[in-house]
Amino acid sequence: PIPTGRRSGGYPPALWDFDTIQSLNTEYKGERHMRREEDLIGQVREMLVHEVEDPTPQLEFIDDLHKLGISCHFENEILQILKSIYLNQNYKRDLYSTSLAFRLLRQYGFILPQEVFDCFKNEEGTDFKPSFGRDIKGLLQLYEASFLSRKGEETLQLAREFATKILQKEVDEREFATKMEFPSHWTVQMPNARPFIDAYRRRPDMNPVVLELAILDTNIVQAQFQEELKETSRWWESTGIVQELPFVRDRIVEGYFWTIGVTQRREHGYERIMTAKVIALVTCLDDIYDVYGTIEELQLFTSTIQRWDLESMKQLPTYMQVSFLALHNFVTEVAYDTLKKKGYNSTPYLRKTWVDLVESYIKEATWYYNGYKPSMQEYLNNAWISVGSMAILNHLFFRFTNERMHKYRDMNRVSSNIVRLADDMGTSLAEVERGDVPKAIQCYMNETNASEEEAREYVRRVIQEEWEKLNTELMRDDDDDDDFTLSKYYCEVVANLTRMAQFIYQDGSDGFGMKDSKVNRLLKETLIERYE
Ligand SMILES: CC1(C)[C@@H]2CC[C@@]1(C)NC2
Ligand SMILES: [Mg+2]
Ligand SMILES: [Mg+2]
Ligand SMILES: [Mg+2]
Repeated sequence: PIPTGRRSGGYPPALWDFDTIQSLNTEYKGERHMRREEDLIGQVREMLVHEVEDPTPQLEFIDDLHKLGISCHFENEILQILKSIYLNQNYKRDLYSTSLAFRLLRQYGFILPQEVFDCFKNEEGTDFKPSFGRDIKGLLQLYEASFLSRKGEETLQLAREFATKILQKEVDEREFATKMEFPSHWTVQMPNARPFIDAYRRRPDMNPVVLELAILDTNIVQAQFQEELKETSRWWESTGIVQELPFVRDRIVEGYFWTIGVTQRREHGYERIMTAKVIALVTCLDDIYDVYGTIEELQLFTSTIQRWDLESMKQLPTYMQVSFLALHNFVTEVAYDTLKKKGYNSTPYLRKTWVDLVESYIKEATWYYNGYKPSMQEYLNNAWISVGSMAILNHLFFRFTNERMHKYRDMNRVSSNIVRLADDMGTSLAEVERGDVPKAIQCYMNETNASEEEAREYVRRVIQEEWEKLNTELMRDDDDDDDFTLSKYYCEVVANLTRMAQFIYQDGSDGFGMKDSKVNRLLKETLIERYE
């Protein structure tokens, strides 16, 4: 189908206009709140480090602090506790405690071997003993622990199958809970904190000091996020993109929301604002290539960006001049800040990131223009770039590490595969309906004659396999390569970007779409509304 004339993405206007964003306010900036928070942190720290012979309650406490969104205040204490459990191997040997210890230790970088589960298997080692099928509490933790598997860890594969089979039967028979819980290893921390606080406050074992700290902290951190969102919104307004390119998605709040899951450490405000700008520019370019540009204009635009020179701009229509100049200014600004902070010039790498992105866009636009239907693999070989996650990761890379980039090549690609697949699971029906290159689900259906549900099932399986590759990369520690160190902050960001994509596109919601989805409700709770 050759697009004739201009199309529009049919995107609804922004939910929050500039003045609404700038008027956001909260009382939680006051000094007295900070003092109260420090006092509560001190009390909770006492509880946490209190020596106990059985570490299981400590592990459960650490898990709660993480899900409440306040573990960042106790990072050193948590690492000390987990290190001591790792060295002393003094966790209890029941299925529940072993699974809980296994998951938390691996999540914090203490790689417990999968053999710790051998004592729960039958003599031949071919499966878990059926008797453990009655220990639902232990099975739930075993299910969670199985998502920390690396490539080739068969026992963990067995654990996932064993636990899933029995738990699924429980769900079907007893109709309790909804579908299988989303594994906590795939769950992003910050955007999920408030729902967890809601659940925690109703628990019989709820600790009132911990609850007060969690509520105060979520309100205090919201005040910080609001200031960062206002700065991002002033930048977005100053680019004039919304005026000059009315067909582009005006979603600066949603774009900023992504960043509180990706770069969640309180001190990384600059990185959140920078990432929100990357997301806004990626989305703007995506709409130019997907919706508005004619193929001739897109070819001109692509070559201007490849040359990255302001001279060749005059050949472009105005809307493309505006977006190129906004992009050029942004890259210059970030490169300048990084030069000042880290002492080296990242410009060539950042430029290449944007060139790679638009080259992946022009490829999709050409496929669409020619009505070409790529195979799943051919599509994905291009679409891990066109989803835009590499634009985010490459800008953050220079903020968090001095390492050589090639060490992260594999984890970057695996993370981007998952971001792309999650994005397509959420948005491709609307995109294909509006007119766009066939996405992962459609490619698989074209290639195999599968139904849409079978294609979705296949994509879910690929995401699971990709996570195993991601775990393998994140837990790598090449002993023979002495200068092999991975940047902890950068690895966190790669894992959290992956989790945030699965969060935004969960239940097939279309992320940026303005449906009153669970995601938009959580966005309002986390960024806009005070927590009572
Ligand atoms: C990279 C992004 C976060 C940006 C918004 C959604 C996403 C996945 N595609 C563009
Ligand atoms: Mg698009
Ligand atoms: Mg696109
Ligand atoms: Mg999409």
